[in-house]
Amino acid sequence: MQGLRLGSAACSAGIVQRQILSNGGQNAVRLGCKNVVFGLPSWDLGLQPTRAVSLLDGGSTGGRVKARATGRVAPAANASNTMELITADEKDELELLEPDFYRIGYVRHVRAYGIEFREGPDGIGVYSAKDLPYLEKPRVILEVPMEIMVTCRKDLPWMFFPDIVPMGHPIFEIINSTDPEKDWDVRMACLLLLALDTPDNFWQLYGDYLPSVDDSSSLLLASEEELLELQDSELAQRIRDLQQRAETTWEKHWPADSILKLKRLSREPGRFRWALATAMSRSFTMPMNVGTIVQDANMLIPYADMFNHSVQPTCSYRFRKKDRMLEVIINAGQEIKQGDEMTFNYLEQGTNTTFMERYGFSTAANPWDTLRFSGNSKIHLDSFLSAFQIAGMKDEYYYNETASEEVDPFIDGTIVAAARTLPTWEEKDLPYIPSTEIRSACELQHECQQLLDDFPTTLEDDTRLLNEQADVRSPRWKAAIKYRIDRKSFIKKIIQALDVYMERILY
Ligand SMILES: C[S@@+](CC[C@H](N)C(=O)[O-])C[C@H]1O[C@@H](n2cnc3c(N)ncnc32)[C@H](O)[C@@H]1O
Repeated sequence: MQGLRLGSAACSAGIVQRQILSNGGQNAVRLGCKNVVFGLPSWDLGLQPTRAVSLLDGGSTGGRVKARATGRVAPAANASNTMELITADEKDELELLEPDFYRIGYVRHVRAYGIEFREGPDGIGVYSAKDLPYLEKPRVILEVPMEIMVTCRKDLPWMFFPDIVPMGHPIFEIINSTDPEKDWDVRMACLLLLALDTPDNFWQLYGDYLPSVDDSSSLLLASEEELLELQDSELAQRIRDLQQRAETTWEKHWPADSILKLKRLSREPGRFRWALATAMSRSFTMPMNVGTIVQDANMLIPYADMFNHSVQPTCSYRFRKKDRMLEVIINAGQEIKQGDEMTFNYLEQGTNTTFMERYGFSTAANPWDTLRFSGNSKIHLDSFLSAFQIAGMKDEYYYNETASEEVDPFIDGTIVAAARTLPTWEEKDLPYIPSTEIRSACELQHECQQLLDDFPTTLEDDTRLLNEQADVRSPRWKAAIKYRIDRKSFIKKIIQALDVYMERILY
């Protein structure tokens, strides 16, 4: 079978392109299904930026250190086999980060091969510095030593690697009071604040490259006005609850009479909220080996936290036991072009609502998006799938290209999402009746139209608004408008898909 992967055609940066995936002799257009991960542990990543203007106290209102167009990045001496040096291509539009960004990592044994960090449409991202021919094997592109991470064991007893918590420091009391099940982000926020405050800690330097409150898309930092722009009352309420939790946590643990070494970590609630937003959107969760012990840990990992998300990621990561390194690899089975964005899949099967809640972004044509239908209408699953030549199991749908002459451009992640989310029925012994199918499809279309009509603005209004105001609005506002655009586009495409289904239905 021949085919290609689909699903991220509408990836936010528009940089990840369709790529031919060789799949054990079988090729197929894969539609936002699980990645080929080569037996690596799957991880969920939380990464989100905000630069602390003053790393020593509460203020963090300024912008993060801006990228500067540079020539060759000059790391420390004898650079053989080290951070790959990158030439800024004059044709490149995205600005390279300044040399210090590389230098501070290089001296701490961070090694990057053939990649560069640039300011792109989704903040800083990681891009290939060169063409790579079709990869038969995964290829290491980044190594980050554990010594510069901030990690916390996921379960009791709390353990930190490296252990940056001094004996008797009051931050330990806060960490110790957290719920092991629910509060991993509070623990990571506390450790981040401590790392930013600890002399000689790497994060005192790296903190300059985290997004500030002004640069962050995290909805934890959103105003009420920005939350209303979501046009999703449930999501807005969940964010309000998270904001309230941040406020309550700060009030409880940072009383007015708290001692200076605690007080200066977060002089005002906004600082804690920022740390929480940063922890939520930049943390990794994965098994980590320390000595003979394997344990799940939450981790903040500099440099690796600069990879943006794609549902069709180019890269994966794992913790390398022998030298305690985070290793990022380009997945095999791809051809990489210079300038291609290197991405992770932050959350397998994440809906746009989930991404918004944790990271503050949504993606168009997300194959895992869902719609809630309330009527009784259902269409026949196999019939719908065959109309679009989709094969495989629900979690692994792929577009079966061989069934047609060429790739159907209409088929993207939304169609797969539609196949997963539309109410369907299947009974092996019961054939569908085309006229019943058509009636059900029309009813489902009607329900979709009602959902669209319930929004206070149209897709066209939103697109115009975003185009007109993007330059003067906050990242949260833009993310909120983009979210409702993605939502409405999804619903519209389902209506179209049902039209196509009715046209293609077999009599
Ligand atoms: C782990 S950070 C990645 C690095 C980040 N771009 C930066 O500038 O620091 C995650 C944040 O990057 C942005 N991001 C990542 N993937 C994205 C995507 N596919 N679309 C839009 N924004 C994305 C969001 O702001 C998210 O909270």
